Amino acid sequence: MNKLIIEGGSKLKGTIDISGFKNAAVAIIPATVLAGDKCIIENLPEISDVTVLSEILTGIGATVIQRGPKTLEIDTSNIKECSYTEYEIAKDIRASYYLLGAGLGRFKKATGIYPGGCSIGSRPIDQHIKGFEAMGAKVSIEHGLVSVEAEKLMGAEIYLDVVSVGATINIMMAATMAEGNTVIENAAKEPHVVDVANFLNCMGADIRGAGTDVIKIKGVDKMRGCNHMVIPDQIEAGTYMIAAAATKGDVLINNVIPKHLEAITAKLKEMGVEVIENGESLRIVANNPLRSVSVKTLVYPGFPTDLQQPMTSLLTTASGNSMVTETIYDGRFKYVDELKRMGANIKVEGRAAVVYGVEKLTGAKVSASDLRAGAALVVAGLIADGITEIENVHFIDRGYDNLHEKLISLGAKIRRIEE
Ligand SMILES: CC(=O)N[C@H]1[C@@H](OP(=O)(O)OP(=O)(O)OC[C@H]2O[C@@H](n3ccc(=O)[nH]c3=O)[C@H](O)[C@@H]2O)O[C@H](CO)[C@@H](O)[C@@H]1O
Ligand SMILES: C=C(OP(=O)(O)O)C(=O)O
Repeated sequence: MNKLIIEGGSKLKGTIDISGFKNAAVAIIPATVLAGDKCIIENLPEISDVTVLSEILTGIGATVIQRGPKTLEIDTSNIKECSYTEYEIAKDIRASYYLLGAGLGRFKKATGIYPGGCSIGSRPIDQHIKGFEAMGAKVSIEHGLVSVEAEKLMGAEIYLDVVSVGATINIMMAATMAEGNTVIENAAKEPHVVDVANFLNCMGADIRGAGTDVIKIKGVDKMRGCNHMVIPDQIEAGTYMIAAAATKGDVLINNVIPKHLEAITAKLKEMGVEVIENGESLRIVANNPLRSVSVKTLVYPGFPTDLQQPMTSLLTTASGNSMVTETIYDGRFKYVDELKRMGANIKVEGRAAVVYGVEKLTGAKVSASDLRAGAALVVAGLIADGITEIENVHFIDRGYDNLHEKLISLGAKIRRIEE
């Protein structure tokens, strides 16, 4: 099992570049199936989710060639059917479900394993199914596989009962090549929904309204290959902003879209941290004592649930009591017990956690239960007295591009042990 060993106490200082957005990349790679042609995807993060999706695409007949550390050429012209049934390959990621929407769009059928992903509460796919069925598809779930098939895929008006990023993108993908018009109401507005829509449009789709809560898609007969550059990772950037603030550091974070980070910027400022915007960079300067704040996760443009866990680590040593409310997932506080091992004082009641600020955290052996839990433990380890040993680093590898190397470049004392 791989581990991260952190000796806490160093202030992060220096400059880092943010990688491409995991949650956009993991939708764009499956979306290439719709092209039936060659696509070049640039600025992909070097993370295991991207590797797994490349393997799945290769497994169904695509040619995937690494054209650089962050660039893939994906040719999907030879795929005959979109069917991936290897549990061991796909079980740990969530975004494999996008092959259902993409496969349905191009072949009018697809089969895949029931999606996995971070264990952060119940994660049904009923809204994806509702959308596919509204377009005329039959959906079945048997033996751990989800199958979708439509004799004729028709545009439809679909109102999402919950704002779901995955359902919005999946329906958008299927609808690109459905007959007629599709309208998704109460659609997710997250930045990666917009990036995926831009990519689909670049492949020949006709999508309007991405980034608002009503998305309109006119079905087209054919799509084609194109080049696309993935947008910067909002959550990776937010994690480094939090880590910089937690260590009382001074870090220039390059290659960000500041607009996507407004919720986190606002909270850090409320805590007494300086956030200086300059074009596509944010400088985080934390000289003042940190103040407690209330944080409530919400759909975009609210505070992202994927930063709730690292943010809670930051609050552990802020003065006073903070309240963290998780409105998106019903089980995203598992990591709190690990923070308690390090001396944090947190009380969880249902969907809310009260964080009573303590003077310091102390290093301990801890284990990541999911991707952002891992990030939370890294932030805690960076500020703790002594050594923190984090197990289950494979979760962190799902979504952070070379995390320990980026942190080392900022002066953190962190090493990775491969066992
Ligand atoms: C690969 C990817 O992009 N993952 C992100 C995506 O996950 P994902 O797309 O799975 O998350 P959703 O936006 O779909 O989920 C939001 C909420 O809707 C509920 N829901 C969702 C679908 C459905 O059919 N029925 C239903 O009830 C979920 O249980 C959850 O409570 O958005 C989440 C919310 O921003 C992020 O935490 C994940 O990092
Ligand atoms: C929950 C996350 O990812 P996934 O949906 O891929 O499990 C995440 O990125 O925080």
